[in-house]
Amino acid sequence: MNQTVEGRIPVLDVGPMLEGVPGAMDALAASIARSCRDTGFLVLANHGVPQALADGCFEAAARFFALPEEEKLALKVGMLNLGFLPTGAQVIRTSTVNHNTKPNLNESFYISRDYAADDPDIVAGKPFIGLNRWPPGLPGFREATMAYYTAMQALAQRMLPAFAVALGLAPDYFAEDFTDPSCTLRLIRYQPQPEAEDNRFGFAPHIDTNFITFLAQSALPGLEVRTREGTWLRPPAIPGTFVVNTAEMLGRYSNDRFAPTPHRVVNASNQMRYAIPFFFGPGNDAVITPVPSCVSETEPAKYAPLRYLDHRRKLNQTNFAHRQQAGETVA
Ligand SMILES: O=C(O)CCC(=O)C(=O)O
Ligand SMILES: [Fe+2]
Repeated sequence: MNQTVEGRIPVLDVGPMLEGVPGAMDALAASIARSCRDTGFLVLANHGVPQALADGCFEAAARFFALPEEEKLALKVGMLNLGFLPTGAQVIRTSTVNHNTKPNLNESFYISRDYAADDPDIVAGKPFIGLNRWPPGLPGFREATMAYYTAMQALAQRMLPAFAVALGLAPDYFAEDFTDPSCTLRLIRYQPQPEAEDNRFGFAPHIDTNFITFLAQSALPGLEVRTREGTWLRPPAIPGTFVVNTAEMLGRYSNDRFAPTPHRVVNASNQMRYAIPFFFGPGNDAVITPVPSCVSETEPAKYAPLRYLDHRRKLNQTNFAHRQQAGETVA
């Protein structure tokens, strides 16, 4: 693997943009545009999210996965991807870069916006929203994970104008589609995989299906990014930064100018590896349509308008083995 990522996955200081320094937005947007056209990965420094929040979330993840298996299985995901997804339940079947045949060597816990049971949208049974499934025996778990979730949603919203400007659009172009964004915090524990095995991954090559993803730096390496030439790079592992990657919906909005980049995880260490990706996506009712600045007579729209809710429904049916096993009861 090529370890020199010089320039391919740049470290961007977002402090000046967040502080509103004149010219900072345009400079940042230019850097974002460059790396989104290349690797689709970048690293954010000076983002303003206290490291204690990421640390608290990592610690919460470690405490959750250390619970006895039956306590975790009591929170197993149901029709919605909220709660515990055990090892072996996910084979990424939609990847275009690898024929994935073996389940990922990871277990996950999914958290979304923390609705109250009497929220009108919950009461009305609105599709694709649901109640988080909290472990009863873990004091502070909900607080730590939601504190991280809330801070990450705020950061993602503040980054949105930079991605719009990077596409040659007005800073508020995406605002309406993201007024009620679809956010997911996924806690992941990767078991050690000290000996390589053919086609076996902690997380098989895949693209993310949301808009952009934020990854707090894990304590252990393992994440690898596939360049357009087909080599695998490791993003700079600078403590306190976020690795950000573009995902499928940004690819669609940008008519493939910012195409999502396949990535994978192999935890070759002899310890558990933890990750806490935060997935930022448009609202369920948003209709994703290639933006005007990326469509022209010579570059016609490659995608028909797509409602995010329909995209999520389709994914749900494709990727998750637990839903394909006939007869299984879902919570
Ligand atoms: O564990 C990581 O570093 C990456 C996880 C990831 O790619 C994902 O959850 O989509
Ligand atoms: Fe991913």
